[in-house]
Amino acid sequence: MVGVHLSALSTLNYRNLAPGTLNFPAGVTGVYGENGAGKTNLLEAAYLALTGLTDVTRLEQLVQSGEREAYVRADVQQGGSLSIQEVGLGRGRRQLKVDGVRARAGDLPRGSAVWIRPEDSELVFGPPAGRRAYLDALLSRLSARYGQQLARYERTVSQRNAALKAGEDWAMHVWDDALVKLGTDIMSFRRRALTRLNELSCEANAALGSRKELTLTLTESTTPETYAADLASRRAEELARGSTVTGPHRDDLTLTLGEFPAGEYASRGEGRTVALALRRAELELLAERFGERPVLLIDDFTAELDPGRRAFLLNLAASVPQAIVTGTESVPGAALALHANGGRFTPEDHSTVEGARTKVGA
Ligand SMILES: Nc1ncnc2c1ncn2[C@@H]1O[C@H](COP(=O)(O)OP(=O)(O)OP(=O)(O)O)[C@@H](O)[C@H]1O
Repeated sequence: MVGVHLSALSTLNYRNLAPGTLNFPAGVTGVYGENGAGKTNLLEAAYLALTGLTDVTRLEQLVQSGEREAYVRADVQQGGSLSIQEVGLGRGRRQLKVDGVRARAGDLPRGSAVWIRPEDSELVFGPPAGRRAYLDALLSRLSARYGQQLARYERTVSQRNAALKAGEDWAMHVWDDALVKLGTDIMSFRRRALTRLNELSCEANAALGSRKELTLTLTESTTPETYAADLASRRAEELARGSTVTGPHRDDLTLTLGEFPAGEYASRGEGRTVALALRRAELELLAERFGERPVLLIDDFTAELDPGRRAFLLNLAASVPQAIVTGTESVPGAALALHANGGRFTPEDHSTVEGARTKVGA
């Protein structure tokens, strides 16, 4: 299968990264350097420029301290053509452009990158909100309609919460109608998508050497069939609490390993394996949906102390058309090795890729 190709990444005033452009070859680019060298920042910038997405809520954190604005640009080959994706960042502001034309996040190609990070273990051991965010982010990328319905649903929940806080019992039937329609759509979509996500995660977990079977299920606070009745039956409680307690915004993606919930019973290593399985499933689902393999970004493969999981990560990187892998030691089998130091990235072997770094705009 062909893949998305990030041919160049340019940054200006992005966190601690020195301004400039890095050119990336096909295959694996290994980025190694000490802690704090800017390796994660590089992957974060690449993910943002490729997808328009970031999970940082205060965008000014992404802007180099002392500066007011930052900029990232990806030159991306996808679907047989080259496009230039630009992101401008300021205080609370993110402006996207594709080929020079203003765009919204939904206009960017949705299957262009997958990012695997050490903190993915939180998907297993953290609260339900993290797993919901994983599922919602993935489904929004698989279906633009899902993303739109989810945004409408979330707006409706917060408006309904305001009405509940104001004790507007008389207005509830209007909010309930809207909530049931949108929430039912979301639950149905999640149920449909879960079948394939479960298969792929289970396969990946086994490929990682786990002897316990991984099963993904939805723990729902209501069902499409009973949503309206459940809202009505909890009306008094919701008015007292001033918040909506029933609906897909309260659901959990339950991860069961063997017989037990992974979050409560899995060892740290088993949980890490489950998190990797979820990311590998994300990669496969996006590739199936868009017919191209995403660019794979792997942050700190050296954080993986287990040799099996380390090998799995490196094999995964080698199996996709393009991957960027960071670590505190050099990455075996890389087509290009970059040494990270103080936000600068220097090709280890200058003959590998000519001019891997040039000045922005040069
Ligand atoms: N907005 C910002 N302005 C300037 N520097 C920043 C900004 N945000 C983060 N940094 C700095 O960027 C540095 C590099 O962080 P990064 O997480 O990329 O390092 P790393 O190479 O991935 O390290 P590790 O191996 O420990 O994960 C940190 O020292 C941090 O203080």
